[in-house]
Amino acid sequence: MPALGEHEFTASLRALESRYWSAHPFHERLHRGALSKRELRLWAANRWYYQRMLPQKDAAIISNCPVPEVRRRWLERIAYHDGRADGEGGAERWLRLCEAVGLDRAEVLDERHLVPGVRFAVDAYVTFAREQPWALGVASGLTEMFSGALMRRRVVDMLAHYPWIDRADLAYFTDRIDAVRGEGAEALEIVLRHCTTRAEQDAAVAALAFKCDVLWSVLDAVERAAG
Ligand SMILES: O=C(O)c1cc(C(=O)O)c2c(n1)C(=O)C(=O)c1cc(C(=O)O)[nH]c1-2
Repeated sequence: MPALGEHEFTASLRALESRYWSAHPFHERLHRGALSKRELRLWAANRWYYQRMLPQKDAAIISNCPVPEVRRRWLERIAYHDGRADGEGGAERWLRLCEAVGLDRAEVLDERHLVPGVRFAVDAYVTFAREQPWALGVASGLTEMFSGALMRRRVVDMLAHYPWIDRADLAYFTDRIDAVRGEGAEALEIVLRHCTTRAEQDAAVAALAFKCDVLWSVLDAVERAAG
């Protein structure tokens, strides 16, 4: 099979947006203001596990990658989530959101609310990054191409529907919206440059489909625990 042109390859990646978790019924309820406080707490506490594993996922990609330029760029992601010091960074901003929905830090950090399906799905994502070629690890993160619009909508909808949450509590999302715009484009550029044969391109599309399934499964598990 001949390799796809850049335009076609990008279109096959973007076509996976239909499988993105923006359409999941639990997210639809979150955005409609239909979640109870208990459900919001369950969502925030479980998503914590995703947030806290992202740096390990990114470190796995770096450890598999022989290209200095890619490693240098990818390192920024770890620093973004971990921050430069205690009390800073994306993980910290997620904890702030957890507190705003009524969780205390201890119960988030000890993961007592974490449900097995979320752990399985997130661990599968990290394992994928550890075991697959590094460029496929990068491709699996391309859900970020779809997340900017969703996060913008999330800020508006959460402020409208959950009056006890204020804008500062949503710093995780407001800060992330700008970062994701840059990172989504950067990751796409890396994938286009390094997945050049048809087999590599097909594997990249499959990696992104896998990631959509990871995220979907996370919300399935949260929804089931909430129900
Ligand atoms: O709020 C969201 O809907 C959403 C989605 C995603 C995503 O699509 O994976 C990420 C994020 N947020 C996010 O904040 C984030 O840092 C992030 C990193 C990654 C990744 O796979 O490396 N995805 C996402």
